[in-house]
Amino acid sequence: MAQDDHGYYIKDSTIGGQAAGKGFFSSKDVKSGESIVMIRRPLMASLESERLKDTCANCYIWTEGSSIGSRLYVKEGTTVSTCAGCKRFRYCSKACQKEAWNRGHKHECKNLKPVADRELPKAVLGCMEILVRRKHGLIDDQTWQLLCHLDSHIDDFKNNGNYGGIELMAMGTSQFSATQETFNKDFVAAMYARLLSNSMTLMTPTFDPLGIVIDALLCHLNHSCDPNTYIVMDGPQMQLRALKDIKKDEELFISYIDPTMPYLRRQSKLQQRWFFECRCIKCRQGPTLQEDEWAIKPGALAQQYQKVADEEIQRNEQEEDPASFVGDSLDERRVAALQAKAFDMYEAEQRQSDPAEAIRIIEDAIAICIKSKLWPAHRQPLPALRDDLIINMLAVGNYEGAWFECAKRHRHVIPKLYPQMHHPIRIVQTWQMAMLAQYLASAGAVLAPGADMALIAAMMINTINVTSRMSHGPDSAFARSVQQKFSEVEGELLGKFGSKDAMNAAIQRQVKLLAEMGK
Ligand SMILES: C[S@@+](CC[C@H](N)C(=O)[O-])C[C@H]1O[C@@H](n2cnc3c(N)ncnc32)[C@H](O)[C@@H]1O
Repeated sequence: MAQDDHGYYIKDSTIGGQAAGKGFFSSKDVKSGESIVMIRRPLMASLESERLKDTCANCYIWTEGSSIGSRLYVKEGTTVSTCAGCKRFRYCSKACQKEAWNRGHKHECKNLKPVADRELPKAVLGCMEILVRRKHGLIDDQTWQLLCHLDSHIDDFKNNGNYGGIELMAMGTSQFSATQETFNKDFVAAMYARLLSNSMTLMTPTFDPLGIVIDALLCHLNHSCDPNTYIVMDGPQMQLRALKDIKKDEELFISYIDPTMPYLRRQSKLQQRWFFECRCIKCRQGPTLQEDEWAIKPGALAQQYQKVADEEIQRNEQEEDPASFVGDSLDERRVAALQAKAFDMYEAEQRQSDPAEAIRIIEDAIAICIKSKLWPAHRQPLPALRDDLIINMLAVGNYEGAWFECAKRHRHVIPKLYPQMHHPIRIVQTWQMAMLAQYLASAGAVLAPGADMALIAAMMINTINVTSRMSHGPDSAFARSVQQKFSEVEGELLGKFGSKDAMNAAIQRQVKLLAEMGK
């Protein structure tokens, strides 16, 4: 595609000296925190089965999120009602229902009616939507060509044994969408496979996963484990924003995965889901960076943990996890075994629907990381386990416990993993912490001598009041919520302290206390 005036252009990309298909390039210098591309609505987004029950299928407003106050950007009292025809999709307003109807639902609603009781995977529903809309002339030729240019990875799926499942799903997709006469079965299987290997996660502005999304343009962004951009969503709107300063003609990269994971784990995930060996600037340096640091040398592992590791090695005698490989010596194999165990437990707690049970597994996994003394606070899966511990503690109402974990994360993890002040994850985690502090203040909780939770909340909201405009965009629902909260909190504190100087001095006195709480 030729250079255009949109701030980006698409052309052939070379990563680590080798061709990587097409990529996205910046057509001008961009400052960190600026918006590069804004898409009002992606080509297709499809909600998880669980989220179909509580999320608008047009504007993706999630009405039931769990974390305290983190969804203030959703208007109070928002609910969703079911489509009377298909009884599957729900909408938050007549306007949303009408928009979805005209976008294509009118061509699939009656076909979905007979299978109203059947759970259909999000990729099947998404693929149906694409086929139905194309059949009825609701996807233009240029978008269709861009979409069809994306690799379907059919041969990779044949090699990994998953093609049979894809054919089966594609059969259902054809049948339920009544498009058999327009698209043959191989085409539908390829389209289904294309969705599996190119879709991104549909998310709330605070990065709660809702489903999958595919946009013919944004799906041409290549991956880097050290990305210079990220995508932030605001309902159906997707924005590509700069994480770093970018020079004209530089390639734009997002991260398809969590880039804070160790090298081999990143490689394994990218290989499994996207079928490529990552040659990004970080991966070209192998396991030598912060993500692969241990707090002690493998040989310094305490005897008690050598024993735990040896039991693990014996248990998995035939199949040591290649994504956890550290080295061939016995000391390194022990460390690798503990790492594999910690990741297995992380995956197990993520599958848990009971928060109390999830907390039990997480605490055991964190104990391995901390008591073995191997893990620095920023090495995965320790930060990911802590994130989940916070969510689950909030779910069972252990707000004080959640607070202390947030304080540790704030002190030891966020500055290391998300160094940019406007890093969207840093902003969202700070916002969640501020909302928790506000809640604890309203409950009169005393968490440390001299600690004033209302002032701590104010400090955090103040910090992100400017940076959230960079992370999410000044007009985003999220930045507007932060701004509104900031005005409320500032108004209250000014009333209490009489002047801005007195208020700021009081807030400053809390900084040290907050750091102490996160020790
Ligand atoms: C979603 S597509 C991105 C667009 C793709 N370049 C194209 O032209 O269709 C993902 C594919 O791009 C290539 N790719 C993306 N990031 C890469 C990276 N860091 N290293 C090597 N190949 C990469 C791989 O072939 C991968 O399967």
